[in-house]
Parts: sequence; C-alpha cells; structure tokens
Amino acid sequence: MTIAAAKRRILIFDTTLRDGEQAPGASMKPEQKIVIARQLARLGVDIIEPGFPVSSPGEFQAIQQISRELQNVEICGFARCVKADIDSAVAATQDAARRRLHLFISSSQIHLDFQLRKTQDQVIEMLRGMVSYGKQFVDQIEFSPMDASRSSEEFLFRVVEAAIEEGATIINIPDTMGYALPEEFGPLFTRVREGVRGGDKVIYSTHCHNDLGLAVANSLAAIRHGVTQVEVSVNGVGERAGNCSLEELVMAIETRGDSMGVETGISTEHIYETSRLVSRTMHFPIAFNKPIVGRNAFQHESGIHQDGLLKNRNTYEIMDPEAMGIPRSMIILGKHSGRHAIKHRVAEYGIKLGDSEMEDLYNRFKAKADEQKIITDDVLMQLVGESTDSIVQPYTLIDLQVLAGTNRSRIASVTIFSSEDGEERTYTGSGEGPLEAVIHCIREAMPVDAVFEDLELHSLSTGEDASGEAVVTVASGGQRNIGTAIHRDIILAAAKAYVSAVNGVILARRKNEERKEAAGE
Ligand SMILES: CC(=O)SCCNC(=O)CCNC(=O)[C@H](O)C(C)(C)COP(=O)(O)OP(=O)(O)OC[C@H]1O[C@@H](n2cnc3c(N)ncnc32)[C@H](O)[C@@H]1OP(=O)(O)O
Ligand SMILES: CC(C)C(=O)C(=O)O
Ligand SMILES: [Mg+2]
Repeated sequence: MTIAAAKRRILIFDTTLRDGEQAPGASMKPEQKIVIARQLARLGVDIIEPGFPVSSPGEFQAIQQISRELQNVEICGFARCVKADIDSAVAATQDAARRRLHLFISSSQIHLDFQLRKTQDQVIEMLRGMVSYGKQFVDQIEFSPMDASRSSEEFLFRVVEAAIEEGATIINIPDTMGYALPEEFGPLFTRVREGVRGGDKVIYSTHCHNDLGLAVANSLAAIRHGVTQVEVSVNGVGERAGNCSLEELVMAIETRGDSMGVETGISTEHIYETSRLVSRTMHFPIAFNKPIVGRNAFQHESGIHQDGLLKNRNTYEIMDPEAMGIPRSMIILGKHSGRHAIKHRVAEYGIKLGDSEMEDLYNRFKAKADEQKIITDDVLMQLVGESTDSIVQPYTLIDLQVLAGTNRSRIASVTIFSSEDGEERTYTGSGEGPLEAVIHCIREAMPVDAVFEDLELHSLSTGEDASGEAVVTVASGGQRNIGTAIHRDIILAAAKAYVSAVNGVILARRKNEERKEAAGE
C-alpha cells in the first residue's frame, strides 16, 4: 500500500484591496471594499490586506468595518516604518479576531539614495524602532524589505536579520518592480533562510509584480524554495502591470500542484464570480485572453479544436471551467469553425439536418462568417430557417421599439414569437434606461426563472458606424448561461443576447428532462 505524502499548505494572502487598489483608477468606496472583502472570505483566502489605514479616513473606516465583520479570516494592517502609520493600522484592525501588522521599508540602494534619502544604518535603525514599536500591540509582524530583488544581498540579509531580531514572524520578500527571473528569485529564499541569523524561525512569503509577465512564475519559484505564503490579487490588479494573479496561481497549484507537493484552501468554484465582482467594482475590464477568467480562456472557434473537444474535452482543455464557476460556452462559431461544431450547435436546438441541408447550411455559414466575426445563435438560426421548415428557438425577438430622451422615462415595446404555442405577442414596459425598459418587456414575454446577471458591451470596430457586441449572462438553478448578439444598434444587440441566453436555459432544461426520461428517472 502506498500512502500519499501530505501536501504543504500554501497560505493565500490577498492584497486586492491594498496593492490592487493602488492601480490608477481602481479606488473604491468603503462599502464597495466591504462587499469585495466578504467575497474574498467566501473564496477562502487565508489573509486579507484590506488597505493602507493611514492613507485616508474612508480607508480607515473600511478596514475597521472589515476587521469587525469578517471574524473568520486574518486581517492585515499595512504601515510604513512610521509611528503614525502603525498607530492607524493597530487601531483600524483592533476588532479583528486574528490580525497582523505588515511593515515595510526599502532595502535597495536606489530607494535609499533617492526616495528615503537615508543611509543603510539609518534604515536599520528605523526598522528596528518600528518593528519593536508595532510588536507591543500585535504579535504577528510581517516585514517586507521593499525592492528586495534589486537590493544587494549583503544589505538585504542585514535588514531581514534586524527585523527578525526585533520580533518579525513573517518575512515577505517582494519583487517590487517585477524585475526578478524565476531561476534567480527562487534560490534567494533558500539563501536568506540559511544565511540570516534566525532565518529558520520565521514564515516566508512572497509578493511579486508582473512588469515582465513573470509574477506567477516567480511566485511558483519561491514556493519551490520553501515559501508558504503568496501575496496575490484578484485579476492580478495592482501597481503598474499588477500583482501575481490569485486565480492563475491557485489554478497552477490545483492543476500542477502534485508535482510541487503543495495545495491551497481556495474554494475554486467562487473564482469566476470574485473576478467579475472585482472587475465590475473597479471598472477594469478583463483582457479576453487573460488566463482562467478571460472570456476566451475556455472558448474555441477553430474547427479542428472544436472537433477534438466535442470528442473529448481533455484534448484541448487542461482545467474544468465549471469547477471555477465559469459559464460553459466552449464552442464559438466563426470563420474558422467546421461541420462538426455547426452540427453540434444546431443539434442543441433539437434540429437534425440531412446531409444536403447540412452542406447547404455550411456553405452559407462560411459566406456569412466572412462578413462578421462571430456567428451568434440567432444568426445561425436564421441561416437554418432559410434551409429548413424547422421551428428553431423557444422564443424569437421579432420587433423592438424604444422611446428614450432626457426628460422622460424610457418606454419600450417588444414583440416576441413563442414556438411553444406558435403565438406572436407584444409587450410594453418602462425603466430608468432604455435597456431596462427592454429587459422588463422580455422578462414578461419569457417567464423563465433566470436572473439577468451581467451585461458586457464591446465595440467591434471604430467610428460612428461601429457594430456593438452584447454578451449577457443569466443565472438559473446554479448554472450560468451566456447569450451573445451583434448589431449596430446596441440596445437591439443586448435584447437579442438576453433572449438567446434565456433560450439557452430553456434548452438546457429540456435536454436535462430528456436525459432523465431516457434514464427512467
Ligand atoms: C510598494 C508599495 O506598494 S508601497 C505602498 C504605496 N502605497 C501608497 O503610497 C498608497 C497610500 N499612500 C498615501 O496615502 C500617502 O502616500 C501617505 C499618507 C502614506 C503619505 O503621505 P505623505 O506624508 O504626504 O508623504 P508622500 O506620500 O508624499 O511621501 C512619502 C514619504 O514617506 C517616506 N517613506 C516611503 N516609504 C517609507 C517607509 N517604508 N517607511 C518610512 N518612510 C517611508 C518617503 O521617503 C517620503 O518621506 P519624506 O516626506 O520625508 O520625503
Ligand atoms: C510588499 C509591499 C511593500 C509591496 O507592495 C511591494 O513591495 O510591492
Ligand atoms: Mg506591491
């Protein structure tokens, strides 16, 4: 019998609300920070750094409230080696069930000469004074030598040793400028642990920036050299190019952690909603190709890949998106798609095409795909409708009219055809905005238990005649469904995308019922 070796637990220290918020334009109101902190706790991070308490009264208040409310997660107060910063951090985190104080001061010569304008001895004196001052109030002191990776090792060791002597319990070695390379950054931790007096008595942490796109690689290198805490942020937000991305690091460990013998305590099913929440709150869109949470991370448009995926998902996917709460819409139809994918999507609508119908659809599909980037479901169904008599979608949007203006409430009228009863009906509704008015009409027309969760609008070209792409996410019964549509009228695109997303919910339910019936359940 073989007994699996216990994995080393990596603590996830989240700094979305501190370093993440330092990104230009990311500032949040206290109530927004509290909502994100609650979500981080749900996600299962081990430590939350909710901000920089001394920086403003609103910041102090947010950190105080997070400390009071989130009693199941450790809270970290951030401070320079300055008494007023420490007093503020100590006061703000006073009511936390578990807390730590995070003190930092630069160790690189360029920071000493030009930023701090202090000698090495003066820096050592400052940090000694402030670590021992903080230690009077808080047991757990995390110390960071800022710009460590550009510091002389001799001075870095002196700084770390002094911090440990004064009572620091966690040494966080940051790659502040995202300058390090993995093969040099990892071994630095081994050298510090072995070369510094007391270096074997503390916990090691790392905090990597992404200026060269190496934040995750450097964090993994640090883990290989014994680090047990990694500082990360949701969507990798943070100073300049950002911090080590929480979702990328966690999924690297989930996917390849066996080879490193490590694991985290993150509940991966909350990754997607956390990412969306942070993106929406900060108004920071996520790049389409961003690993894990980018829109294209689990979507495929190429026929050869689609064919492989339909035969076995593992051919082109190394992670299960649904395990991260990511809505499954792996097949995107476009110019590069082939017959297998088109047939699959059409079959999802319960339509079986004969060989000649399929060939005819394929040729018209390719001609259409040369004109527009993506063939959305409603366009595909139009193409299908041209070559068969099949009634394809549960609901079809026939007509939409909106009245909008500065001094009136917006009024919409929407005509929808239902293939369930073969009737066409018109609904009217109003709202604060034109889209809200339209959504109210559609909701009445399609009485399906599905929550309108998210809307993204993208311009697909430049200029006043740009086409808009709408992506609507609806949630129903713990599942998410996405609908997309493209039109020069963005309200119409959003309406079609919404109808398509709800149609998806209905079709998924039908399929589920058919599956149950076939299984005799
Ligand atoms: C790598 C990082 O992420 S570090 C964190 C960066 N985050 C932030 O700066 C966000 C919040 N900051 C703020 O709100 C303000 O900068 C404050 C309240 C902290 C300070 O404001 P001010 O007192 O007006 O100082 P200002 O920001 O202009 O300058 C920084 C001062 O701190 C000093 N300083 C910088 N780091 C440290 C440190 N770790 N310990 C002690 N002093 C430091 C600088 O040398 C400078 O001092 P000087 O005034 O004697 O030249
Ligand atoms: C850990 C702190 C000081 C930091 O944000 C950095 O060095 O990048
Ligand atoms: Mg940083």
